[in-house]
Amino acid sequence: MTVIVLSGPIGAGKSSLTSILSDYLGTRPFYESVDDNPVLPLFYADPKKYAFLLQVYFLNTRFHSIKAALSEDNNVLDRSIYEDALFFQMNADIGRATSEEVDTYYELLHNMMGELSRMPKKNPDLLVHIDVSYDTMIKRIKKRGRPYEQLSYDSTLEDYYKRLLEYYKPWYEKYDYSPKMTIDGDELDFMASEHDRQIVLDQITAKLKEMGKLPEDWDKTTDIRIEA
Ligand SMILES: Nc1ncnc2c1ncn2[C@@H]1O[C@H](COP(=O)(O)OP(=O)(O)O)[C@@H](O)[C@H]1O
Ligand SMILES: Nc1nc2c(ncn2[C@H]2C[C@H](O)[C@@H](COP(=O)(O)O)O2)c(=O)[nH]1
Repeated sequence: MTVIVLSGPIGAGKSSLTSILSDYLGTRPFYESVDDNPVLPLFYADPKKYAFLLQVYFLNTRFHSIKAALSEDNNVLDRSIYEDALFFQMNADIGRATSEEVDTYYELLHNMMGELSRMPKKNPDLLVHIDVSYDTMIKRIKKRGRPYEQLSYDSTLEDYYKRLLEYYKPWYEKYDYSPKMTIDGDELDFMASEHDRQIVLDQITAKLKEMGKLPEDWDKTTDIRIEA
């Protein structure tokens, strides 16, 4: 039984890989609240006003998801609570949160992490990070087509996305809640290429086998077709 958390910048392919991986392993996926998130469009329209509210919204949903996932112990999560502070700190660093909001946020996060540390299963089994360049990130954001995420929507988004990417390297290096691995999201087109999809799945299953989370002879031969 495994809990796998995915991480990576906006448009890296987390939701897509969550779907592929949960199908492949026969586990339950948890997706981020995006299309049903009432605060997200408000945030993009007025980031300074809504950065704190959006973060509390995401933190709350991520807390619910990770608690359920750790209890069920058979899940894949498309971004998790472990990545939450990366976003908020980045927004706070560019002046989108007051010092009171920052203090309140970290106190809330600390309380939530404390609660997780008292659960029978405390941590995920594996973090799968999807690494992408700025160009790939923008290409995927365009392909997905959410209006408020497009560079044409707000001239400051280019800087916002570039800055966000810079926060990922130190975050990944510091992450120590579970074993971790990286997928090359620039090179491996796991949406359009079945060959690349199999490479990604092989890399993840090899890691799970190495960790003793899958039997050495585990082999899934199901044909997986995902709509891009
Ligand atoms: N490896 C990939 N190769 C090509 N297109 C991809 C890849 N991963 C995702 N996409 C496409 O990019 C867009 C964003 O993917 P998504 O899974 O929503 O990313 P995330 O959840 O990380 O924001 C979608 O249109 C998806 O079909
Ligand atoms: N300010 C924050 N924005 C966030 C956070 N998590 C996600 N998001 C935004 C980024 C995208 O516009 C959208 C969906 O993210 P994907 O990476 O799934 O495409 O939501 C956050 O914690 N803070």
